Amino acid sequence: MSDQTPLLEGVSVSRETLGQLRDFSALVLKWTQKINLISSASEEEIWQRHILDSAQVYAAIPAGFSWNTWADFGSGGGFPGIVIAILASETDKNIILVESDQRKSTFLRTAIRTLGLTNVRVESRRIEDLAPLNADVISARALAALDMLCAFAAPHLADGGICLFPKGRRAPEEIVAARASWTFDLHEIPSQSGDGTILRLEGLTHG
Ligand SMILES: C[S@@+](CC[C@H](N)C(=O)[O-])C[C@H]1O[C@@H](n2cnc3c(N)ncnc32)[C@H](O)[C@@H]1O
Repeated sequence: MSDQTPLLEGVSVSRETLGQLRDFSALVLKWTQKINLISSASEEEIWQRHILDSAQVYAAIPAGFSWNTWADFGSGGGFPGIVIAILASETDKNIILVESDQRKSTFLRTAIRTLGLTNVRVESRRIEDLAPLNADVISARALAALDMLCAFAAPHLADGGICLFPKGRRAPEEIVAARASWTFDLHEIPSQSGDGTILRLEGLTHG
C-alpha cells in the first residue's frame, strides 16, 4: 500500500483514495451545473463543506466497531455515501445509497462507474419502500429532523447497529423532540469542518 496522507483527524488515505476523492469532487462540480447536487459550487468549498464534512462521518465510527454494511439515506449528490464508499474501497465492506430522485440516482451510478467503485450500489426508491437492509451503520445528511431519521432507520438497523447523523444548530431541539418517541444512547461528536455536530445513536428502539 502507498504512503498515507492525513485527510482529517482519524482519517488518513492512500494516494489512490485521495485521487478518487478529487475525481469525485470534479464530477459533482460538473454535474451540479445541470442538476442541483450541492448549493455551493466553488472547488475550495466543495472540498471543505462536502468532501471533508462527509469524511468525518466515516471517522465517527467508534474504535473497534466492526461493520459490514453501511446504508446512506437520501444520498443526493453522494454526501456522505460516495465519500464513505471511496474511503472504504480498500476494504471488503458494502455501501448502499438510497435516493428517491431518479436524476440524482443516475448521477450516483455514473459516479460509481466512473470511479470504478465495486463496493457500493444504489437503491433508487423511497426509504419507506425498502425491504429491511439489516445495516450495521446508517447515515443521513440534510435529510430530515432527528425523530424522522429514527423512524427511517429503525427498521433497517442490524442488532447492535449505529446511526450517524450530521446536524447543525438545531440539534439540541431535535434531540429533545426525538426522545419523546425514541430511546437511544447518544454521543455528540463536534464537527471538524464547521460548527455542527455528528450525532451517533446506539441502541435505537421505539418508545
Ligand atoms: C437535501 S438533500 C441532501 C443530499 C445529501 N445527503 C447531502 O447532504 O448533500 C436530501 C436528499 O434526500 C432525498 N430524499 C428525500 N426524501 C427521501 C425518501 N423518503 N427516500 C429516499 N430519498 C429521499 C432527496 O431526493 C434528496 O436528494
